[in-house]
Amino acid sequence: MEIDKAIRESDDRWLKTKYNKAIYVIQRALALYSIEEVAFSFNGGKDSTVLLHLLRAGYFLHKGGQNCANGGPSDFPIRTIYFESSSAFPEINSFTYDAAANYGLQMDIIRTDFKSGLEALLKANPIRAIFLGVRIGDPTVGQEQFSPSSVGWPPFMRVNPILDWSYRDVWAFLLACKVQYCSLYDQGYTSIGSIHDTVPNALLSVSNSLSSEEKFRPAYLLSDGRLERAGRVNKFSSGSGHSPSFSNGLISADLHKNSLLTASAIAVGDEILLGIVEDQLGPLLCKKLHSIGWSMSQTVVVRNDVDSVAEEVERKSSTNDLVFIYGGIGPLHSDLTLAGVAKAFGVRLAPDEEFEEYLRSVIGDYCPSDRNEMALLPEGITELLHHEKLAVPLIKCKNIIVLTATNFMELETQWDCLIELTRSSDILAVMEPYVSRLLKTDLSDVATAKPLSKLCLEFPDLHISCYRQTRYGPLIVNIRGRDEARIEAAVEALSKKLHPGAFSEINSS
Ligand SMILES: Cc1cc2nc3c(=O)[nH]c(=O)nc-3n(C[C@H](O)[C@H](O)[C@H](O)COP(=O)(O)O)c2cc1C
Ligand SMILES: Nc1ncnc2c1ncn2[C@@H]1O[C@H](COP(=O)(O)OP(=O)(O)OP(=O)(O)O)[C@@H](O)[C@H]1O
Ligand SMILES: [Mg+2]
Repeated sequence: MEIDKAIRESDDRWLKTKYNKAIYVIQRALALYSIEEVAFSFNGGKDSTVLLHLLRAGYFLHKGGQNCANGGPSDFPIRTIYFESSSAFPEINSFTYDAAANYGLQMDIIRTDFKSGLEALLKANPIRAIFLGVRIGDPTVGQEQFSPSSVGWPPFMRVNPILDWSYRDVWAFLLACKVQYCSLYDQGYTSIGSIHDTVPNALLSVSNSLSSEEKFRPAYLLSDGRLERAGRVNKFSSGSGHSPSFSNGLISADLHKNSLLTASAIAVGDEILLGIVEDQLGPLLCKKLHSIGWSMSQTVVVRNDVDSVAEEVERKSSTNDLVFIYGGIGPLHSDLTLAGVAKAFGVRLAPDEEFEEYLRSVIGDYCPSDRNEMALLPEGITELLHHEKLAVPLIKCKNIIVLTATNFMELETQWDCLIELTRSSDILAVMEPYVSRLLKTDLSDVATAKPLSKLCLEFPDLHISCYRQTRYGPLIVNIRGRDEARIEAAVEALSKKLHPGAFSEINSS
């Protein structure tokens, strides 16, 4: 069965765990209910597409791989219900019907609202359980893997096999299984409602000053899954009434200035992992990138080992706009960073005459072997970034910037040079900076948890994070975004959710 095989062959251990747990839930449901008593709620969205393939695999495994089920296109006897609406995207409709044809789904198309549709369906059929692609973080909070339907709804069990899946897990699964998904996800849509309330996620917008046409990166490149609903329009917005008002404030003309560029940093050094030295550059890079409107998605430390570096570079370069790497640069036995970068892109290290010239000006003609090991650079993908303040240029390989800095001061210099170089080329786009508001409260986490999670849903365009400096001290909430008016609105909304004065402002440095 191709889905089960793809996951078993994948080296993503995290995905395997999630898959096994979801298959367990499906198998328990299929053991509890007969096949006539279950149904699958399918709407062509990414979460329900994941569920479709999990159910195909789960049913196949439930049957123990018997002859009657070989996981092929005609082996899906679970009744499938689709609530079709005239306000659905045509792409969603056509994907749903294509999937139904490809996998032999027995579709019940319902054209009424959810509740009355389910009432009629349950009257006419022995259905007792319905599989849904609901995940934690969806607006329908408070569900478990097996949750009875709510009071006022017809009685059935809601079965949610992917409840604990993250946005990342969803995409890891769809990409690992190489299954088709609705084309809208390749056009920047990250969560799909109706044509009236969904636009591409502005955080995936690609700025292009030469063209007036807005372009978006695919949904799987959204690095912060918490922002998957940032393309949803606020149904309850009190706008003027004649133009759509977006819950996230990302109105089309403002999309460029809000586009999200992400970077990661890779520190290479056994001594950091041994606890002998601290990585100073990662935190400083976070500050620097934040100050020019970028988001830092991760900082990681890897060993001085070609495969460790190559693996991390490969992973980070495909999911970030830029990756900074430092440590492990030079002629020593442990200086393997450039070899790792070369391996990640499948090229060899080759002598670079221009770079060798620069090195000679710094270290003289002294070279113990017949070639200068330090002048070996990844072949065909390297660009040297010259600046008069730098004795040796910085190295850029595709979207990887290799920094030779080893401390604060050296990084300050290299950063300033990069920013200056950016004025003449587009190495590091300087974006509108983020604005942060810091609030503190003495209320307990229990008292603040629900209002804060509601606030996150209401302001998906803002980044709302919390931390404390001591376990029993005040809770600090950081509301970060580009639009000061939106941040102000969030601060006001938060104070309304709790009693006045519950939060006080602290000056951010
Ligand atoms: C098969 C199915 C079962 C549902 N069961 C419930 C339920 O038991 N209780 C409930 O409040 N909503 C239920 N819903 C509604 C959803 O939780 C949720 O309100 C809906 O997906 C949001 O859609 P909307 O954005 O169009 O309002 C169900 C929806 C479907 C498709
Ligand atoms: N119109 C519908 N018909 C049938 N099932 C639906 C419908 N709308 C929602 N559902 C069920 O509710 C689940 C959750 O919907 P939700 O919109 O959060 O996820 P999705 O549509 O699968 O993916 P996305 O978040 O990308 O829109 C779906 O996976 C599906 O099981
Ligand atoms: Mg949806």
